[in-house]
Amino acid sequence: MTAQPIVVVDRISKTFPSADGRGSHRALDEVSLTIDPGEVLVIIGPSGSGKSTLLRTLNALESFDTGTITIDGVALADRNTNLNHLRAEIGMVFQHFNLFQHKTALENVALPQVVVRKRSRAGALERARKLLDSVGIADRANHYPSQLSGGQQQRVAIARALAMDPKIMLFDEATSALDPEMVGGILDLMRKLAQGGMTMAVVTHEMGFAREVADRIIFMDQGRIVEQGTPEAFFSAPAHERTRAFLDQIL
Ligand SMILES: Nc1ncnc2c1ncn2[C@@H]1O[C@H](COP(=O)(O)OP(=O)(O)OP(=O)(O)O)[C@@H](O)[C@H]1O
Repeated sequence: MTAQPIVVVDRISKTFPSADGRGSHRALDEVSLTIDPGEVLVIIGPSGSGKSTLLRTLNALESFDTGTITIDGVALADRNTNLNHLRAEIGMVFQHFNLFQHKTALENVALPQVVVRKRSRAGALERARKLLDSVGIADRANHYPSQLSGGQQQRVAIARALAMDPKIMLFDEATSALDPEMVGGILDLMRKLAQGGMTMAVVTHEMGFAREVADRIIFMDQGRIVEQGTPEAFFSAPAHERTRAFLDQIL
């Protein structure tokens, strides 16, 4: 028996008003995809192609106009009554960390567990300590975000998302804002999560990571999925001219 996909996106479209307010811009144009349990999906494409918008629709940070998204068998439209719960199930890691500045690393990881998952404070703190250890910053538990490097802050953000026991982790350019020497460590952490069986959707410009870690690569352009395939097929024999042009530019 094949497992049910965790995510089913069926022909979603999303239009934003254009900057001058006169027209509109179609950020997502009839996008469909599925993500299976344990699968690592890497989404690549030029700037403005709709990658972030697609990721953000998955945990309802962005609405969409038409189509449906089903997470673990339940349509997003039927889940909207409990957005906090949805966002706990779908962990998201952003380019700019989004930590609570006035809370320590430990509190950043513990508090959402208390508020959203209704865990005891003692239980949440214990789990937070373990997670900070597993992402390699146990010794920074009592530091505030402003006292941490970008790479350390991103580790806290990843631990915070993992603390909610998510069904899937979304990474939106998680290494783009980091100093170059921090990038490898975060990619290693993401690789470790993937190897541990975490279901992941990753928007990244790191082609080495895409090649090594992805089960499947999706290439987007102008709000559409232009092509998708295994990393081997995608990098060695891209089928579409637009994919070839993109890869020529960046590789
Ligand atoms: N809140 C918004 N309001 C208006 N337009 C938006 C908004 N968010 C995204 N867009 C537009 O939708 C399109 C897709 O944007 P999106 O951020 O999803 O692209 P992207 O592929 O993630 O790009 P990048 O790699 O540069 O982050 C772009 O043209 C963008 O300007």
